[in-house]
Amino acid sequence: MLSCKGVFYRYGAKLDWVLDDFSHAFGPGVHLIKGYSGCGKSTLLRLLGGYLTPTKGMVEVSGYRCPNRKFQREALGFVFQQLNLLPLATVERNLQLAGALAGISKHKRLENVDRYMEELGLEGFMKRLPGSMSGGQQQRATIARALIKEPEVLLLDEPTSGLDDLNTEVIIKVLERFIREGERVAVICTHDQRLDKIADEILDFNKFLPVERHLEALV
Ligand SMILES: Nc1ncnc2c1ncn2[C@@H]1O[C@H](COP(=O)(O)OP(=O)(O)OP(=O)(O)O)[C@@H](O)[C@H]1O
Repeated sequence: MLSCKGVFYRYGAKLDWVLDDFSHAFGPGVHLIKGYSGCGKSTLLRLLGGYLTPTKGMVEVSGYRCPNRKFQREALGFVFQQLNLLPLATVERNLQLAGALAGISKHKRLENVDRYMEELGLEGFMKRLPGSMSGGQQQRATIARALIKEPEVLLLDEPTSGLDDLNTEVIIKVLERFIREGERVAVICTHDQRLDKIADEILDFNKFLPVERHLEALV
């Protein structure tokens, strides 16, 4: 459904390759990307989401070459490490806007806001501004926002880092149900072993690194 074909990526012509001829197919299910800090996990996620364009090679989603704006708008949910909730909008408004941008009908938006706020244990937080919520609550709200459009592909960057077991368990349950109910794809960059139990695949990203970057990682 989502695949990388011979992808090379570097951030500048004089910089080292972050990805060097990376090929992989991500089918329905949960894929965890693991590897040392700086090995390129977030870069891979941005390439999969079409927020970066491969220097060489290509990323495809359901047969379409990325980046593809329609796919990003309608079928992609992305949770960045920096949560990026709009600070001056209530949580409910943040979710509504995400649904409206994806072209979801008003009726479905209302239904989904209720559903995902409840699933993530945030029923009482609809009218709150993100800044008035704890880190764990904001993290759950960001995931609710990504789910509102019920995307085919969900990309999450460290969705549970720094969270206690209770917050993490809520997120794991919701993600697992969401992915399994619709033959969807989730690619999750994480160091968190608590997510291993819902993984269909754990990809050790270190092994795809160019040799010189392996050496860099050791020093
Ligand atoms: N905007 C950028 N410009 C130049 N280099 C960058 C940029 N973003 C990342 N890099 C470099 O690319 C490499 C991969 O970074 P990336 O953020 O993908 O790693 P990561 O595995 O996600 O790390 P972490 O686990 O710490 O989040 C690193 O060497 C990083 O310094």
